[in-house]
Amino acid sequence: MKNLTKEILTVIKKRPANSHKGNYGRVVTVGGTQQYGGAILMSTSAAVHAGAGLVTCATAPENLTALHSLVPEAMFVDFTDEKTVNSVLLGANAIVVGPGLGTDKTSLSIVKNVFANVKPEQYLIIDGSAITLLSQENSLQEALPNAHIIFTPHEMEWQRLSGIKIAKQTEENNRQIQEKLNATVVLKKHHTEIYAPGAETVHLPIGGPYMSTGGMGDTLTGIIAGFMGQFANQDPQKALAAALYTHSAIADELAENSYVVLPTDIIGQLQEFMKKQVR
Ligand SMILES: NC(=O)C1=CN([C@@H]2O[C@H](COP(=O)(O)OP(=O)(O)OC[C@H]3O[C@@H](n4cnc5c(N)ncnc54)[C@H](O)[C@@H]3O)[C@@H](O)[C@H]2O)[C@@H](O)CC1
Ligand SMILES: Nc1ncnc2c1ncn2[C@@H]1O[C@H](COP(=O)(O)OP(=O)(O)O)[C@@H](O)[C@H]1O
Ligand SMILES: [Mg+2]
Repeated sequence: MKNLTKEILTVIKKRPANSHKGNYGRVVTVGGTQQYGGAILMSTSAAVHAGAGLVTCATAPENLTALHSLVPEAMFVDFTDEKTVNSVLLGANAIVVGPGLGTDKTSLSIVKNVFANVKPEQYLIIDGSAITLLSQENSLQEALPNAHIIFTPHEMEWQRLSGIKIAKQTEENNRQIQEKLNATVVLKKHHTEIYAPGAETVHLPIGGPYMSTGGMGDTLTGIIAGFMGQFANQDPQKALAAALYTHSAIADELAENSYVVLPTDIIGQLQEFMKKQVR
């Protein structure tokens, strides 16, 4: 297993002067019931702060006011309005589905609709409730689209999706299921692992228990989407690894002076941290 090092941050590049928002990725984030609105707000805000050019959040209408007061840079669509959701999915480079989406009938039909509309060249980050739904629903497993799929389960979500009990989640066992899924798997835990098709397994040696607050993974999905939208054209696997490294490296820096590091603290440091890499 290969250790990620800070060298990966060279993926973050100085921006060419002659460029515009259309050059930095169109991200769509799908999730957030009324109960779990915060999850998709953090994902959306993280994508904006990580530099995504255009970000649209498809969520429950109850979250609209909170979304616009937190991050007015983001656009909004009602996640049950399939026609409008499909029109924004059409132009996306990276799509996040699942943070705070819930697992009821509405959530299931939202994921089905996303799966039916994703295109092969798009990055689809499947997280949280969407992973749980996929684990439960055969019809959803059959509908997995042809796209660049990145699953971001924590160990319990991976147990549900892969059938491998947490204690048995070895590199060999995880690799077998990842190959069956024919997708990238980011197995989140203390020292997260990345399983990508045809690549050596990568291990994230940074991050720590000061990151164990709800919303930390939701935030990661937005950073990944922002990085895929901007940097995947150099090398998608490196762009993904750089997103993971950035998330935990910011946490480590903040943890020097903080007992816990909140997901929103990480979002607040993204711009400065990324600037430091291109000086
Ligand atoms: N502010 C919000 O709106 C939040 C919404 N959330 C959303 O809530 C939904 C349910 O997700 P949850 O993850 O809370 O619930 P899950 O039921 O999927 O999993 C959580 C349980 O898994 C166990 N677990 C074992 N290994 C773990 C590991 N390495 N990392 C994390 N948990 C591990 C924990 O004991 C925990 O009780 C998702 O859609 C998620 O996005 C959560 O992210 C929490 C914050
Ligand atoms: N002890 C820890 N050491 C390193 N990273 C951690 C630790 N606890 C949590 N994290 C990181 O925080 C994130 C948690 O993701 P997740 O459980 O999906 O959160 P949520 O769904 O609440 O947003 C992952 O990136 C995980 O690696
Ligand atoms: Mg999560």
